[in-house]
Amino acid sequence: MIEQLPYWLLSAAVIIALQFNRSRLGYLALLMLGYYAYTKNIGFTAAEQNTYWEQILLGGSFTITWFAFVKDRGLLSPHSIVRLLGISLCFIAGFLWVWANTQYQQQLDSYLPESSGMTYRTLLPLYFCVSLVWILALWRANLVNTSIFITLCLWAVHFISPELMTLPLSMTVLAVVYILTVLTDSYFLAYRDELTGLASRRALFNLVLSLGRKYSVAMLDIDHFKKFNDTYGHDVGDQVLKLVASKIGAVKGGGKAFRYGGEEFTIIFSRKDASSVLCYLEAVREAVEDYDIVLRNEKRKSQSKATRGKDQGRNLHQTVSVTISIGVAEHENGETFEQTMKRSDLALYKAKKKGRNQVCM
Ligand SMILES: Nc1nc2c(ncn2[C@@H]2O[C@H](COP(=O)(O)OP(=O)(O)OP(=O)(O)O)[C@@H](O)[C@H]2O)c(=O)[nH]1
Repeated sequence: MIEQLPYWLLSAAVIIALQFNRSRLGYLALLMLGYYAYTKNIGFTAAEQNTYWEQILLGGSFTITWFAFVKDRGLLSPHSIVRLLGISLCFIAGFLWVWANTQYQQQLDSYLPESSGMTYRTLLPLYFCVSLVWILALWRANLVNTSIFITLCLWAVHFISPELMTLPLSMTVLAVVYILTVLTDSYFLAYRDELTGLASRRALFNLVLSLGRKYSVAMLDIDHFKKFNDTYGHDVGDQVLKLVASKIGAVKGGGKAFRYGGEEFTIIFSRKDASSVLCYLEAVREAVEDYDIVLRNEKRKSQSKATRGKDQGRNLHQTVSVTISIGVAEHENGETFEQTMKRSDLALYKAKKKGRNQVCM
């Protein structure tokens, strides 16, 4: 059964990746499926295996590394021609590398320790690829980059130490990794707010379905944010929104924070009445008020070294601060979630009216 599993799982991975527009994983699943089908059905003769394993290992490694750096495009789009061309070039590069090394074997051997001649010529570009993809996976940490790194590692292990993991097992693992990556990634895309990383409004209304009778809803809004945007610009506004969201997301007392929209946030306290959550909301308000936000100087990036020097000490670490107003209401019998929310919105309005930077019930 384990021999058949990769066919089903890798095909499923291709279809799911296609459905969710994750073309890089789709291509990798397709390549792995092709390699697996060829190895199992037609098979390499022992002579072929001995002759070409280095070329296939390197061609595959170059392809996987290249996929770590390109963008996701439609699997069936004009870009697929570039992708197919790229894959062919990667394999040609693998063949050329081994060919050139064979041609200059003698010269290379005089530079390299004797025992490492064959291994060295294959392992050098392989180590380079693994390091490159590893750095990328750390630098731009996301599920797709991690999956690509896992693919490269399993691909290398399959050729270098095949006894560590059988081919059907590594293909099954890869297919599961691809499917989980695409599904988890899409879940986050749908239920996480991209800018702040908080759960989105859609996630809020999902949670509402599982709320009992006793809960409190808090609405939070950044004060005078329009003026802030007008003074510092929308990009700085985004930075601030992100940092304020991190304080709101750290709410204690079992509160779950959501970005409701724009500069408005919601916190749900399940099984708690409004008076018992006031202290947690007050703590969030204080945390935002006391937060001296250091602005990244976007201009600095584009400045020359000379101009940067002149600007030293001036305007590089500009700090700003904002405040938030909070309204809270608890659920009452016979009320819908929307009605409770409406009352917490009225409490927020009250907090704004009373001079902002406070919590009202
Ligand atoms: N930078 C940035 N600004 C946003 C975002 N979403 C909403 N805003 C801005 O937030 C501001 C909200 O302004 P208003 O609703 O008038 O309220 P306010 O200026 O915060 O005033 P009060 O709420 O009365 O204290 C608008 O200028 C929106 O453009 C966002 O994602 N990024």
